Amino acid sequence: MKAAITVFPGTNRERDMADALERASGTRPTMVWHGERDLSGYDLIVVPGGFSYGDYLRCGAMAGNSPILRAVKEQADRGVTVLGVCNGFQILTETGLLPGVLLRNAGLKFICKMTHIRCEKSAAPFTGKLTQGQVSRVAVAHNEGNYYADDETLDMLEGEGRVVFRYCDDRGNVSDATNLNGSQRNIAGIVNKRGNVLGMMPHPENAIDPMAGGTEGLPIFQSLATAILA
Ligand SMILES: NC(=O)CC[C@H](N)C(=O)O
Repeated sequence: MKAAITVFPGTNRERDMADALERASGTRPTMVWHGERDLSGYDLIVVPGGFSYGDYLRCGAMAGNSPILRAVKEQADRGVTVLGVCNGFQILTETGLLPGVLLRNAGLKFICKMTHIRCEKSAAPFTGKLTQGQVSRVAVAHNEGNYYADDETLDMLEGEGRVVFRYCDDRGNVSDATNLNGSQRNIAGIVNKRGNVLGMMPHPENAIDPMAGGTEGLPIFQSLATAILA
């Protein structure tokens, strides 16, 4: 699996992401600096979390217009697998690769805590190793994680099976009480129409080690390794 991880000034999860991918696939990904214009030759591109360009203007807004994102878009359009986590999800919505936006958390506070997400769809390349309804314990750490899209878009996402993760409790129940940031319909992760671009707010890369955060994030990386190495 040849994976690239994009790095902007202010990115802070790129090493965690590299560890997660290496643990699942056995291969160390390549870090690619934000001025790069060519991402050909990779079969997975990951846009990790952090505070790209200091979150100026709006989270992900500047990164969404950076040279490397044009290259990400080009590869996504060719069918290359793209994963965006947290700030990466924000960036992918800013480029238009994914619909909707991430607004400030409903409580207007930065949220850093463990939470649970339910897998709504078991499908390659991202969730092939998860079962539908499987609950994973993962961390969130964001200020703008409140997923918003208009009703028509939300209905389309639901109808096309593109809502991949929802915030839930430890038994998989989804309710207002488990909606930690105000996201429409408890949405924590979605895919594009073609199914090769996924954005999610929680951090599976920080749940890959029993000594730190558990291992319930690992199946996502194992899914990618299996789908892409196969
Ligand atoms: N951990 C992250 O990627 C945070 C994303 C963004 N800076 C926010 O606070 O919402």
